[in-house]
Amino acid sequence: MSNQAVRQGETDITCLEDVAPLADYSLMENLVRDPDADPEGQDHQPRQVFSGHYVPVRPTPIENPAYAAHSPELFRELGFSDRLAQSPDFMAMFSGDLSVVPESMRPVGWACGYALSIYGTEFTQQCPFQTGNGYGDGRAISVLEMVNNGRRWEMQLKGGGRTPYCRGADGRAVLRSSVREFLAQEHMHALGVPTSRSLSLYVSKTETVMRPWYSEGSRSREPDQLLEEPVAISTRVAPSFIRVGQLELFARRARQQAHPSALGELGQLVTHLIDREYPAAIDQGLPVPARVLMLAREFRSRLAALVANWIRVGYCQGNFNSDNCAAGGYTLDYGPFGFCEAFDAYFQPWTGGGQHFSFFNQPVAAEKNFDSFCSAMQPLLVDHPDELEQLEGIRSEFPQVMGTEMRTMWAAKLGLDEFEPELFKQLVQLMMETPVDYTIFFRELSSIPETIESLEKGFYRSVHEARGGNWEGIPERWTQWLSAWRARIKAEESTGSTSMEERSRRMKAVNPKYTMREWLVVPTYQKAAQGEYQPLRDLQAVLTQPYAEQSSAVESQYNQRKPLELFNLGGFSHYSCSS
Ligand SMILES: Nc1ncnc2c1ncn2[C@@H]1O[C@H](COP(=O)(O)OP(=O)(O)OP(=O)(O)O)[C@@H](O)[C@H]1O
Ligand SMILES: [Mg+2]
Repeated sequence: MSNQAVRQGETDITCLEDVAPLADYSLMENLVRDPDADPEGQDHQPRQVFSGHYVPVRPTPIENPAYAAHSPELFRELGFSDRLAQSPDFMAMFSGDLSVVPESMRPVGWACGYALSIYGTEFTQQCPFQTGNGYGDGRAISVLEMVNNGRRWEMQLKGGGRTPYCRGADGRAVLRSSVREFLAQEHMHALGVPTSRSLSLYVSKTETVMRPWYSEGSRSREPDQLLEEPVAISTRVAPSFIRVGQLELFARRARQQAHPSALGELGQLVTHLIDREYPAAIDQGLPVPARVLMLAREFRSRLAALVANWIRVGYCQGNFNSDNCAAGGYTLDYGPFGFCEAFDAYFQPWTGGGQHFSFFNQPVAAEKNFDSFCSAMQPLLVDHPDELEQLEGIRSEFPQVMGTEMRTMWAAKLGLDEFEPELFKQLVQLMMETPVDYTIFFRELSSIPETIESLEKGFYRSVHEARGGNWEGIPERWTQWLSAWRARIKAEESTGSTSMEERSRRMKAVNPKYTMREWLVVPTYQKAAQGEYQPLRDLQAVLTQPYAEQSSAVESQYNQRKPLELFNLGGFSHYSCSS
């Protein structure tokens, strides 16, 4: 089937035989296989991997898979027919059974090692061998790279079974966490935030695992029971899954001269990263030092823009370690995340993450990851003092680049041409004190109201009062703030040409109406565990058009403040990462 035909939508890809011609295995040629690995991929015991970029691993299929959901949007982009999601061979492959693939495709996937830095500090303790050689994709297994319409995609099963990096764990993901990741990726994409994407979600009808989780109504911080949950495999898709932590692993080995090819392997990985994530921006023909500097600049721009986008849409990556920071500058690892509802600058839904990974501190966490990235580039520049100095300059300017992104983002969110620090400061204080529903507030503000009446839809007065606050004076302060904001808009209007309608339209394009509220997600995975997938698909449909007004039925069900009784509830307001 020609790519031309796919592009024009004349033909559909309806079975794996149609996918097979698009498969591309050049990764295997560009990168180095772990020389100790079993080429057949029967490599499921925790062990140290000393060198090479990837380990061939055969996924472990989940038992009796059932189709739960797929992403129609991504399927369309790939030229896949919706029917493919439920075709037996596709379903088998993406629930972990590679024995079904056509002959031209490889029945073995691959897993990669990576290192970890937390907030810029290098760690090896999380590795069972305390060396860092046993840490990496413990349950994520890539199964395919394909090129379609000139775009390249890597497909990775999450929960596909044990790999050498599994650290003794089961290599599985439960339905609950798979549903969350599945929904979040497509929601973020629809919000216009760079992200890994969701291809498909299959759940086992019979296989379960035990995970710590919250009992009904529990307000305890950590899970208070062991829950038996169905296992699932969601497949995520991105140009590559290279993380800052992965570059670090190879840089640490190069620094320590762990083996003779260590520096060479770092260079190969960087070349591969540029090829997969930055082909248009960086000419591979340039000498290594020039490429490294361009990469650092490009990644800096992407990372800063990404984090500004996160804050724009209320997203908090509660565990923004270097191993959860994609070197392509997109969002990765939807486990310890959440979307801010009642505004809190220190919002952090993951109980294992500290304030350093809280909502408004994400720009600083990004800076720490960027530092780790730059350290990982240094071994490639040891013989180039000028370039090393330039790299240091690129590194040290991260806060300025980030600051510019943030000011631009806040100005856009507030419908202003220019960022206004004083107005912003007052706003954050008021949003925090009230508190406001982050999404409802900015969406209502986007209609540029004359009074605060419509904004009140987003006020959590009962939360304010439950915290012992006095409501008196709050509405008046909002009225004052609103008039100061409107005055600013009027002032800009008098000098520019943007009409109120145009300004409102622009604001609605950056301030979504619908957000992924955890209390709306919980019932969807609970129902899915009983074999009822429609609520999940309904929520998916809503979250993949977050800027659209949608119907009044959708509005009354999904555009609501979080109910008071769900505050501080385990699994709703906070969660451990037991995924
Ligand atoms: N059930 C599991 N079996 C094996 N390894 C696991 C399991 N759960 C987590 N891990 C591994 O633990 C490490 C840290 O956990 P984290 O929650 O970041 O992983 P994850 O959600 O699997 O990751 P990601 O989305 O980043 O691939 C990862 O290297 C991951 O592969
Ligand atoms: Mg992770």
